[in-house]
Amino acid sequence: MLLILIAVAFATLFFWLWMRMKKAFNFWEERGVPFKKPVFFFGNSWPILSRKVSMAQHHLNLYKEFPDVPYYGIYDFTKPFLVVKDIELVERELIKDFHHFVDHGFGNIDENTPATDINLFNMNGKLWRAMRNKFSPMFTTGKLRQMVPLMNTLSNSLVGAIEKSKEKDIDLRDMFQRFSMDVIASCAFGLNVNAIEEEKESEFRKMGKMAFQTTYKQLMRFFIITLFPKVAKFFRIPMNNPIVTEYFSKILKDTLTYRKNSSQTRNDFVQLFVTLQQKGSIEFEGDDTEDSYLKTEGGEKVEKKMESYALTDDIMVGQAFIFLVAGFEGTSLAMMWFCYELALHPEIQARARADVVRAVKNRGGVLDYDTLKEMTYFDQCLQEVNRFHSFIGSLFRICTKDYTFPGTSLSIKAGQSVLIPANGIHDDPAYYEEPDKFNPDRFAPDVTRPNCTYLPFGDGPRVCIAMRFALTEVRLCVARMLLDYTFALSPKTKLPLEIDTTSFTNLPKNPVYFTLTKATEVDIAA
Ligand code: HEM
Repeated sequence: MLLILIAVAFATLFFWLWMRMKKAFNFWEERGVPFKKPVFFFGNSWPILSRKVSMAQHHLNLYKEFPDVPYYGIYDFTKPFLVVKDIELVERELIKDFHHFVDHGFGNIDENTPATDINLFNMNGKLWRAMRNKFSPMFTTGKLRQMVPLMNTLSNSLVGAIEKSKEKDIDLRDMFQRFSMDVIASCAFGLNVNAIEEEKESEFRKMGKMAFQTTYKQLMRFFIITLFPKVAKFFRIPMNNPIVTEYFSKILKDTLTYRKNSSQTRNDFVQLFVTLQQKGSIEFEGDDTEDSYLKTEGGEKVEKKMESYALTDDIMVGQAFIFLVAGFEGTSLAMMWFCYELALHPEIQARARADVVRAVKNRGGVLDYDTLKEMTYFDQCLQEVNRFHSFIGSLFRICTKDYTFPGTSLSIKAGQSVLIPANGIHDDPAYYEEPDKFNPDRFAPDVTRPNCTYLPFGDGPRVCIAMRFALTEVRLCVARMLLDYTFALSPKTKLPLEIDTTSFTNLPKNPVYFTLTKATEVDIAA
């Protein structure tokens, strides 16, 4: 009898679950939105969960399945996501009607949130607006110029370490990770971690790498936070790996305290955090047009209204943490993909080198911020690298106020998750002829393209706050390498490259080995 009762209870539970899912999976059909047929429980997320494809590839495949529609619906488990692919609607969402789409949708910050999760990327609404305005002046051209000598010294150390290395086949991703770790540690923390020189991987670097690893545990955390925010809140599930966050929290808090109590000053973010805490704001000096992307949110007016938000140590730790994590992985990957494409295309490499050499000669042998600005073709190559190998495949937004997409019959309610398939747009022949071809000329100064078709750093008020910092770092490092070396892929590199399906980002699965040869007078004159 008991067995029968248990069986009936299970059958009832299963039936109830089935009906709930059936109802949930009717969401897009009821709204007349074309959608990808979901499978029971997993919705459309099985290819990611089963690690058949990376998250970026999964969204690219979906984009191609819906060639002629302005938007389509998908299900992440039972949660419906609207994918907006029409670029005029994307522009509405990211820029023109941004006030309907302010948040990324990665959880709510409250008193129980660990310090490292209280960062700009996770912040919502008014808190985000206030903090974005506070932190934006950290990334102006003026501040960047002060950090370039530090980056330059480290790029010299990188070349020194390559010179010393006895390896014939160089894993440039590893070298660039070391470089990026040193840059961000010095710029964000004022720390000299010396990753370039270390023989055995330090704890600092191990933890930095761990922050980006998508173990199953991390994947589950991410799914629970985005799909069941209330459950995540109840169980206090943190966004980031607690081992990593605890490690960096301690270092960051100690560094901040030390700097506050010492008379030492440096041109780094820690100093700017201290100034921010002591004075309440940092000056937005100068009027460089390149800084306009940092001023999109009403600037001082918004800041004055938001003075009530305290700039606590936790908020500082949270920002330093996101700067470290984002700074380390994104930039080193862009450097690696840059060298990879140059190695595959020797004629493009020769043109890029010629551009770097010409700019350095014009500036009397100096490689600094202004020299980088003179490298037009080299910069076109970097733009193409970021189109071709976007670090983040999709942008995420939450509809924060009910919205009707202009020119369509589609209305969505506040709370609706929306995804912008950046990779799909970058790979769409409607915007990029022969998208599978690496072609820096598509970014020549006289070529125009519609708004919101180039999104490696996002766009609108929520665009990557450190876009120019990251670009400067990548340019400086690769230009420095081009002055000394020609790159080729080593026979040890297995082609075609396999992409790591366990990562949120666009990573090669295996090391990519290069052979570097000293650039000769002929290479340099080419
Ligand atoms: C090549 C390197 C990088 C790439 C490709 C990249 C890309 C991105 C993208 C796509 C976003 C989301 C934008 C959106 O939702 O519209 C973002 C946000 C962000 N990035 Fe970056 N990033 C890079 C480097 C960095 C660095 C070096 C830092 C810090 C020093 C940084 C800090 C941030 C922060 C704090 C946000 C959140 C901004 C906000 O929500 O207001 N990123 N980044």
